[in-house]
Amino acid sequence: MPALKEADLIQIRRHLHQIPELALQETQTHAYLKAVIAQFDQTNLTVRGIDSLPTALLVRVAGSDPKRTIGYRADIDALPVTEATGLAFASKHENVMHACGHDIHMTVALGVLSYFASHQPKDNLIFFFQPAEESENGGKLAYEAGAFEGQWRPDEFYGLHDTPDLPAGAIGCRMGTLFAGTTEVNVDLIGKSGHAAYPQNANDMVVVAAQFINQIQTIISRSIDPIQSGVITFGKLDAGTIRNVIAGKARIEGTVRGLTQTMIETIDERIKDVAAGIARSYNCKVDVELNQGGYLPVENDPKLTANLIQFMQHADKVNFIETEPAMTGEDFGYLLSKIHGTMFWLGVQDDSQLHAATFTPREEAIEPGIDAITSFLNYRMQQA
Ligand SMILES: CC(=O)N[C@@H](CCC[C@H](N)C(=O)O)C(=O)O
Repeated sequence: MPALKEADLIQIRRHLHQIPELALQETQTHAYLKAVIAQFDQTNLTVRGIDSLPTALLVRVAGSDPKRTIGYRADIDALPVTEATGLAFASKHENVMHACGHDIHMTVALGVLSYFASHQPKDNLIFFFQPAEESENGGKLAYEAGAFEGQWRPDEFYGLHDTPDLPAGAIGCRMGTLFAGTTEVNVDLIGKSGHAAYPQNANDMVVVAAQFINQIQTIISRSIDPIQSGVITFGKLDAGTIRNVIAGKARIEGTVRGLTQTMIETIDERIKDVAAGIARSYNCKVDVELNQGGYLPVENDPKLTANLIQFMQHADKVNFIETEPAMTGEDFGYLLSKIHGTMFWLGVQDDSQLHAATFTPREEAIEPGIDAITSFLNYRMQQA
């Protein structure tokens, strides 16, 4: 089969958009990716999975005269968001949505792979369709499972993330840190339930949760250098059962962001301090679980990134935009801590933000994205 055409790519993207799956549950997505790849010319392809990570997919394209092995990663999981785009091809999976554009990431990767399946590359290529980017550290799990050993080890690794903040098809990148590192935070507050009319006999965890959340926000404003900055967001709060029963338990789930590992560790330590203070002040139990997993800051390799930027800036058809660091996280940060490489943005221009129920990336971004990456890889393979 020749390289995928625009109509095929749109159809693929729309199909993927309809079958979003949460981290480590991407079975339909995995089967569909495999089926699409099975239609490509198989002459130089080897396809394999990872036993301990069954929804992962790796494809190796053997080069004609390899000097190196180049990795390209696309993440495949979705988010627990109820889609509100009104699209004809909206998610068919209740309360799950490709609200971070991983359907676009997969489609772009398939486009690049289909090109190299029918135009043998000079260097070897490894395509990694990675489960569990949004949570559960799929990149780290794959690395620790030995996915990148022997002939499957890239010498350098590339990956993109889409962004609604850049024009459709534009490539954005920067030297140094592209994305923040993150820590997932779970807090269990344990007090005593009781009748709404008798607070003196209970220990109300709704009130304590409110105090905890407000005090935590002073960490960013009072404990860290404002020039460096960080973010703490609590996206989930569960407490209570009915209006007239005092809640004896509350659970808060959130995420910490910082552009350096030191910043993340500083914020994490302060969260523990505030939790200890809250426990003492309100005579309750506060259990804090902090888990960074694989969400290290995304540090772009100086040489490889300068090379990519230089190419993108001068390539005829690429609209390149130099970007600022972002507080989004990515477990590609973990892979880049093991294998040098570069992460960059693909603009998909939309008024809605990543993770919004109305996020509608522009499909016009797909073809320029594939062209930019394919041309860059061809250029890279000509270099010594
Ligand atoms: C690009 C993007 O949106 N990535 C996610 C990564 C989540 C990391 C981790 N599970 C956390 O919540 O801290 C993001 O939310 O930035």
